Amino acid sequence: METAGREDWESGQDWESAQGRNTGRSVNRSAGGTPEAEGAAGSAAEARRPSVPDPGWKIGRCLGQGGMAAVWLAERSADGARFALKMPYGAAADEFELRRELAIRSRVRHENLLEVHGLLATADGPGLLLEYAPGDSLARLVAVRKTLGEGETVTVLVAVARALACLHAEGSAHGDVSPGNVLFTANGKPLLADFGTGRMLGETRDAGAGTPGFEAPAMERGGRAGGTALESDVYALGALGWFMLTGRALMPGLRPPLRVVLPGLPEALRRLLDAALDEDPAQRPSAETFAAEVFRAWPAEPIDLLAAVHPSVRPELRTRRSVLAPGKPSKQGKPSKQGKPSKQGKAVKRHRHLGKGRRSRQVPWEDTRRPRRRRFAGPAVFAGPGLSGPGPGPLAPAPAPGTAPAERKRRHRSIRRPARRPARRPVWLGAASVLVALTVGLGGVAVLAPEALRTPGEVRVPASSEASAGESGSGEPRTVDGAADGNPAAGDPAVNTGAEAPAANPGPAAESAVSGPAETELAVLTGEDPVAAVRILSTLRARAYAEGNPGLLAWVNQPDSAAEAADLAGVGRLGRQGERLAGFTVELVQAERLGSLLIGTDPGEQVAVTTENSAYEQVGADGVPSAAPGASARQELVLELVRTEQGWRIARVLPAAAGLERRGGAQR
Ligand SMILES: Nc1ncnc2c1ncn2[C@@H]1O[C@H](COP(=O)(O)OP(=O)(O)OP(=O)(O)O)[C@@H](O)[C@H]1O
Repeated sequence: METAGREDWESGQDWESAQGRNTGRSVNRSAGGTPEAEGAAGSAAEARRPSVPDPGWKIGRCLGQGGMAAVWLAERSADGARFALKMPYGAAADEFELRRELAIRSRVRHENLLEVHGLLATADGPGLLLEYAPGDSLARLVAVRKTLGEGETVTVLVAVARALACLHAEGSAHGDVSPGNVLFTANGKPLLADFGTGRMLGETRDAGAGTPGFEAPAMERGGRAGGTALESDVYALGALGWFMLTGRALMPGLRPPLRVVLPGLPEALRRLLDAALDEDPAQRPSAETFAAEVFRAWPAEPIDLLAAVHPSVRPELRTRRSVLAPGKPSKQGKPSKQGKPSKQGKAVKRHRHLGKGRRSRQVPWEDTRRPRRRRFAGPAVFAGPGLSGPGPGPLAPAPAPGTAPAERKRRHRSIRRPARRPARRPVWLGAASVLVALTVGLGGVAVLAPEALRTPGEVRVPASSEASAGESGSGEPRTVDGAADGNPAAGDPAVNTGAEAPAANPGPAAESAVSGPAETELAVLTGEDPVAAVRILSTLRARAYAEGNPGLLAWVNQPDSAAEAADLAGVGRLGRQGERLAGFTVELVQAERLGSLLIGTDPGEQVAVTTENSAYEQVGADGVPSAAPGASARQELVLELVRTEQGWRIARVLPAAAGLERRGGAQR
């Protein structure tokens, strides 16, 4: 198999070209990229961002392109829920296909079948609204990782076989079980997708509707030859196993013995794959039997998706291990450690060690343990909506976009590790610890400036200009002089430049007493470097809290963003109460650019940060403390920045998993 090169995430160059080669069908590229897979060249070129007349929807990046359709990220503005919007290349001609896919899928539900939500009207005809699978496809994963280990292979095979068993029980076959059609959730749960080639039993099945290398021989010869569509699906399962373990799709008519190709493969797994790939369809097990036997044959392990997903997805992953540091390409031509086929002897030894009946009863994507939480006493100055928080109430951050209630619940649980794991793989532990770390991160950032925000009641979230005017015009006491809190910048004429605040979000320019960014700070904000900008944004934000001054936020947050809403709620309340967080500063301990992404339709950057906020006192205008003092705290977050005409601004704040993962990885 050819090696996938370093992806250029922005242009999509080389993005999933290897997927096309692997599967013979799918292409996957970012919006604006160049289609590279031969099979889809003509159709892929037609893909363009769909225009949705309903203003309640936003279309984001291109998630991938197949032979028939391009798939786009779609966000429902009302609740931030994310979906995948599948747009066939010839929309009108394929509407029938979409409706059929919808009809088939609405009959069957299974945790390992990708949800189909309905149709969405676009200017180019209807698109199919699908469950969004942030973990991308198995084709992509193998293209990057080269091969998967036995435990991960088992995870995928069990999931796909269970999904097929469910479909088969309902009288449907899939018809195109292939790596491009196996997608992953953020916690590594495999989802069988793409029912475009599925057929109700009894319908005539097109020969060649599947993917080369995954079609049963009978289908490749263009006839049924005694094999049913269900048996062909089972053959594809075997081919999928072969593909994951060897990194290559089967060549039609050429299947060297697995014993020779993978001498170290556990015997039980080898027998099962051979059975599924049997030339005689009658000898193949049912999908249900296959799932049960594979599950018994070898312990399932969580899928390590880190190296294969889009950078914007990395912070969401919950089964990440240090296969690669974020942002690093895979070493070309070098199989990853996890992906290495086990050596003969070692595998046998491990197998014996596991013993009968000592295997996991849990699939790795199931989270069953309660979370460990860490309390952050101080104001989480970067926290904001976009994070799932534990507590209800007006000040709890909004749920993460795109997370259904069940999904949100799972964020606060850990995944159970298998009862036994192969001794040579400490990765499962790694995955579990990352998960705990992420849970901690979520718990931490969920607490938004608790001291400042303790007053109950409805919080109105004004635009920042409105906030400034409103506060000053209200006659309520308001602190604008930051000198008392030890912040040298606040109230200092040297930094009170009177700089023009952004026109779109005017901020405090009209109020001469309110300190804005210094000229040097403005230069950084309007410069090229998002990491340098984060330092300034962090300082300005801390000053907004320290001064109880919402006007300062005009330089910090993207107008109308989730980040702005959260800050205005916090700082706005302080301002209304005539209070501030005296002595509150934020030190940026570390900042690292993760990569580019589209935020809505605007280009943006992700930056992982570690911040340390100081201890502080919540005080009124008279300087008298109005609440218990806040303690210092450290946070690890990922900031999404957009580059507006006025400079870099924060659009969204995400949990800090990326930073935690890197730290953990360095220790391993
Ligand atoms: N629900 C989804 N969430 C995230 N990415 C997706 C989703 N559906 C599809 N994709 C991405 O888009 C690619 C193409 O999608 P899909 O395979 O459905 O298109 P297709 O044209 O029907 O494919 P095929 O060539 O198999 O007929 C996938 O390989 C995957 O990378």
